[in-house]
Amino acid sequence: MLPLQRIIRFDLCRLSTAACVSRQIFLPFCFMKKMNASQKPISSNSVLITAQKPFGNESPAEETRQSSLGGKINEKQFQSSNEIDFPSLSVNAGSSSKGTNFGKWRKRTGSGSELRQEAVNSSELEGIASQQEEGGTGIDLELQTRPRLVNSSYHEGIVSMQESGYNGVVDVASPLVENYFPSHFGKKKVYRKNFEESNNAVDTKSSECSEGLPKHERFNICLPRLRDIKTQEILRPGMVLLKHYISLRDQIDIVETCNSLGEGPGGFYRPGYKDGAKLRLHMMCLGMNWDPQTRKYDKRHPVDNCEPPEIPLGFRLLVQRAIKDAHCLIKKDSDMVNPEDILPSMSPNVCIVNFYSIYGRLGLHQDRDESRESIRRGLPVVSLSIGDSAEFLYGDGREIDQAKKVLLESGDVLLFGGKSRMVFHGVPSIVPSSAPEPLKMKTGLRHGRLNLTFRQF
Ligand SMILES: O=C(O)CCC(=O)C(=O)O
Ligand SMILES: [Fe+2]
Repeated sequence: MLPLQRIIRFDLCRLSTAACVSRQIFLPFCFMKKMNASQKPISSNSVLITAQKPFGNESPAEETRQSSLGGKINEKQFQSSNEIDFPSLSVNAGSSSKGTNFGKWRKRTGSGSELRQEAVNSSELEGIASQQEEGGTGIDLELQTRPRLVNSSYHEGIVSMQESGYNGVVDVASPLVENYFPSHFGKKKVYRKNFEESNNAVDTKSSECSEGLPKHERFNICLPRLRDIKTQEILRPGMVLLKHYISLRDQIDIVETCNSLGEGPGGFYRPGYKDGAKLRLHMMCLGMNWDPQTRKYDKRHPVDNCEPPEIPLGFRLLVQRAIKDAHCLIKKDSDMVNPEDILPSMSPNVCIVNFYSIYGRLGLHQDRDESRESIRRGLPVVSLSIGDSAEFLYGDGREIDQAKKVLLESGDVLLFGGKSRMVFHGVPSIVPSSAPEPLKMKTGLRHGRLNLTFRQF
């Protein structure tokens, strides 16, 4: 048994308390017909909605909702069609209603030429929801409200809504909100399509009335954002980069999960090499422990002698989804090949979590301490990047000037297996202040980069 040593625990996140406080999204209140006197709201006009959303699972069917007040919200109120992610709700951020129409919803019903809009009371929501259940896809509930929020965040599917007027009011136009909604309402894209179709139907009608007039092009007031453009690239045989692959919500979950595991037994520490030099990063292992000094995998943490935490199920599911998507890309690239031959599947039982400060780096190396069988089969290393971006070098040898460089940004997934399993790789630098603002605000993640590499030993 190794003697237990005192270690200084490393917190990934700087502002744990602040992060806890900001875990709830405060949106202006506008509905909740179920509220009654015994259900004490956060404020007179506020309510907390929670949506238990299993990490990595996008299925709206698996969500349950309840109010902060303890009472269950009628599931039907929020259950939208399968194509619409929870909840079918959007903040009207463009104009201020000056608070006079709190509690009003605009209902858009029907599709095609039947499209109409009308204001409805929150008490009519149930009726609307049942229309949705009957299969209508052209229904939108749009929250009419002042464009001000108190705070906003999303944690494990928990969303709370609260009227503005509290300390620290921010505008909905803040990046926090801009970034929040599109990410968490991802499936709304499908919904939007439906609504656009409805709009187009109206347009067709109006163009009947204005025959001969030039058709105008649609104009988006929002520019497409880089992180919404999910590009995928085969860097070399067996090496695939999935850009902007991990949603903001999942990035937040990963940071928070790593932070809480990292504080516990087998958590983050600053490892050293045989010669006594310290690595320029903090490290924690999940599943099995890897010791950079011995270059061996072991059951126990070299510092506190504890067993490493298990790899969370959500992490493993994300890795498996990424492998599948890499396979689709390989198949698209060449129909003739079996993607398994290029990038074999694997089921991770080891995850090395590195946290690089902005001065962190990792020299060119090969990952070759996994079992002989794993390496022989070319089982891939799957690497997730979160936080500040990193320059990532890869090549066939140790010569830095011959290595290729790629930028790994927050949310990117890199896979290298098959013929690229033994590729030399390293991180020469971290790009300061490049992490997404909402990620930092919601988690308090330190400046720097979190990297998780999954392997099957
Ligand atoms: O941080 C990275 O992107 C690479 C990490 C790595 O190569 C390793 O942990 O073996
Ligand atoms: Fe590595």
